[in-house]
Amino acid sequence: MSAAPALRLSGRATAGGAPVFGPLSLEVRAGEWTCLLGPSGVGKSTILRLLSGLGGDVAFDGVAAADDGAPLAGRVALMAQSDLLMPWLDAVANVTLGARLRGEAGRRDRATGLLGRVGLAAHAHKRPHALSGGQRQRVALARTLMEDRPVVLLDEPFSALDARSRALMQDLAAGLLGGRTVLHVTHDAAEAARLGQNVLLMTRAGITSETPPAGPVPRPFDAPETLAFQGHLQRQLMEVE
Ligand SMILES: Nc1ncnc2c1ncn2[C@@H]1O[C@H](COP(=O)(O)OP(=O)(O)OP(=O)(O)O)[C@@H](O)[C@H]1O
Repeated sequence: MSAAPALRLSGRATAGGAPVFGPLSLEVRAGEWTCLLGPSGVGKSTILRLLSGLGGDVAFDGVAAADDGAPLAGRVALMAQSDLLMPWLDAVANVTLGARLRGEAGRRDRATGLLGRVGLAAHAHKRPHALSGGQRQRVALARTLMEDRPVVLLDEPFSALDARSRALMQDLAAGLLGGRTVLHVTHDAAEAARLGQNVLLMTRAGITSETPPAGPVPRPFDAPETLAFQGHLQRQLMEVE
């Protein structure tokens, strides 16, 4: 994996002539986990799409780039809210799909190893319908790791999970993605309070940076400082329209 760059996005986006977000400006620190927290509809997913080069029919007037001057293309992995697994492929084949589409051979051993790291060694040959929601998210995480990109964009990847599975997935992802530049979109103050080395609060008024407690992530979900920060973030969310 190449060095993890910082990311910068500034500008405004519109779709069909209507504003999606901005003007705003945000910076994502190199090699750290940044949560982008905000209510529904403020444009968080659009920011991820622009950074991953999938802007589609959104018109963007601004800059979305890595700060090292090299193109972002080929350096970004996106993990979406829905696991997007192919139902006719088993877990290993889902994890190797990107590599196979790029014509890279011989990646099964690495995929099997990654499935082991996410706790699915015994499930490598099951298709998605035979896996639980949490297990499917683990396959999606293994697929994201298989891409081995220095920049990882997470779009509410754990929101469909029950509270226990979500906490376990948060721990797993934080451990496995450490050292990469991670931008994690969430609308869950508790999730941002656990995971964010940096927390950016996005509202229609723009983006503000919130200072998390010192110390490593993931933070214990029941530590007083985690709960106090969660409460602070939730208060900010309650005060926006
Ligand atoms: N291609 C598009 N065409 C039209 N409208 C769009 C397009 N992309 C985004 N929008 C609109 O822009 C707004 C922001 O969308 P976006 O999905 O980025 O928000 P979000 O903050 O991620 O919301 P959520 O948390 O609900 O996913 C929404 O009102 C959405 O309908």
